[in-house]
Amino acid sequence: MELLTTVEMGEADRLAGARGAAGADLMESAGLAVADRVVAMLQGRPVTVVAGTGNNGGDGFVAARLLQSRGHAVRLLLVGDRGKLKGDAAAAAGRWQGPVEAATPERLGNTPGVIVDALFGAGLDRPVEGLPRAMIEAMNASGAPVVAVDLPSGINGTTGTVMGAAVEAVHTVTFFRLKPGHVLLPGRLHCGDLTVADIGIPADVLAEIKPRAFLNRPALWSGVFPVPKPEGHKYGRGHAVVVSGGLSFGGAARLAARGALRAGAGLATLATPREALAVQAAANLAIMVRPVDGAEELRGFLSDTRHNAMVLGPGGGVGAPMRAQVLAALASEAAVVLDADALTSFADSADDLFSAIGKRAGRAVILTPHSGEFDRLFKEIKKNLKVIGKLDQARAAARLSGAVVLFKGADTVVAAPDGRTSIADNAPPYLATAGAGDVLAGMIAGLLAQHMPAFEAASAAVWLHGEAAAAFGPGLISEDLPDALPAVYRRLFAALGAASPGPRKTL
Ligand SMILES: NC(=O)C1=CN([C@@H]2O[C@H](COP(=O)(O)OP(=O)(O)OC[C@H]3O[C@@H](n4cnc5c(N)ncnc54)[C@H](OP(=O)(O)O)[C@@H]3O)[C@@H](O)[C@H]2O)[C@@H](O)CC1
Ligand SMILES: [K+]
Repeated sequence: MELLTTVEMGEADRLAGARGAAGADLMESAGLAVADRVVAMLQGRPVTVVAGTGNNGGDGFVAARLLQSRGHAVRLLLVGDRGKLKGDAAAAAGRWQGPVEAATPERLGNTPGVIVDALFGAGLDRPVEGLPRAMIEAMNASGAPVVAVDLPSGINGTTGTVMGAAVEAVHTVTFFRLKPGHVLLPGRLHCGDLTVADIGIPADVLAEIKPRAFLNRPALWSGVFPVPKPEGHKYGRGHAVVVSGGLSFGGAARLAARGALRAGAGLATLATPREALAVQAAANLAIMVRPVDGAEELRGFLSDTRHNAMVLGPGGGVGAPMRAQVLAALASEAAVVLDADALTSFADSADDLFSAIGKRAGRAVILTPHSGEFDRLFKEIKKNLKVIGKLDQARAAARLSGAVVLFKGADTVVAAPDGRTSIADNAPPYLATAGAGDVLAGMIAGLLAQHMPAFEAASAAVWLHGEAAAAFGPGLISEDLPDALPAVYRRLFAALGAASPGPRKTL
């Protein structure tokens, strides 16, 4: 599903107008969707609408009128001067029959019933202060359930950031499509449940807008997902290589290799320093183990182009030897996933990494930083205050590095250098556990080994990782993730209409 920035949503509005949809009708539909949602939770309670002077407030006036016309008790508190209302919002206010009270925290009171937050939506463009901020805080302090119109007021629809203070809604009704701010943190946490209402904007406006951000769902990448074929064989499913750390650092690589194999790579090999060879050989069954010490041996190992995807970084150590291994990997034909220490090793020489990536001409590279690693590797982006929010940061990082950047978190963003981005919202909290990132890196390599394109492979792995964690449930440790994957695959393949090709039943 496309995610529209507030600018793109404005464009959708304009294009809908050009196709004959009147702004007043869109506002009426928006207010109706809000009223319907509020009615479903009223249980005889009154409604207090807190409206601003923009079109978000206009939606609030429509909802107030429709709720009153259905016999519910409705108060309307306006934040700002009524004379500031214009256009469709002024017309909507004109059709509201009840009194318009000047909003104060005291007037909101302690028993406002259900609150409709129609203060700010897509037009919020600066931090809230003064009366609007006091009203946001009063709504939150009231203890009443809040239904937010379009966005919880104070949340930036494009970045998901809190601009000073923000409403904590139990439900948010948005229009046409979700916005990134509904999915990114902390915005998502302020939204409560989400309804996306059809208000009459024709879907074909999207062909002109060409959105670049998407909710990370199978529809985004299922068209290129490697569903195993009955006639396939393990060599056709690729060979993932994970470079192991030394004797007491090999666990991370084992997790990654198991992730690669469970994700569907035909073969997985741990390229391990000799000092850890015996340990790794003893600790693995399906995963092969080969001795590889240092950058030169890695270069030689990867000259066998059947080794077509690899992971470097987990447990690998920070410093010059790791940098040399990364450069050897990037000089190979294999698709490369750089994680953890492979990223931190370039904290002071990021340009060397980016120029090596630039020389790969079309061969996949995926960088998988968490926020600390991101800050170390992309210092320039963090310093540039114009780049606000995780979505734009990931995009800028992808453009700068030439790699697909997977910026981890509970709202993992995957960005391609061409600007496409996915945002995930399916990671359960217990996924924050040691080694989970190693498994993810391996899963990406497992999909790359099966020739999935980089942006889609990274996005798919993030979604699968979240689903596997959710399927396992509380108490999850990273070892559980690869083994929770088959159940997720069964569901995914069934949904894709590619039921697992088991033996044919003959009666
Ligand atoms: N697009 C569509 O298709 C449809 C859109 N619809 C609805 O329109 C909404 C967008 O409406 P919008 O553009 O009028 O902006 P909105 O969010 O009401 O706020 C802007 C007002 O707030 C002010 N202001 C801003 N920041 C401030 C601050 N920090 N502190 C104080 N004031 C601040 C700013 O005034 P300023 O002071 O800058 O003059 C301006 O007056 C959208 O969210 C949806 O609900 C629907 O009707 C259906 C169709
Ligand atoms: K709002």
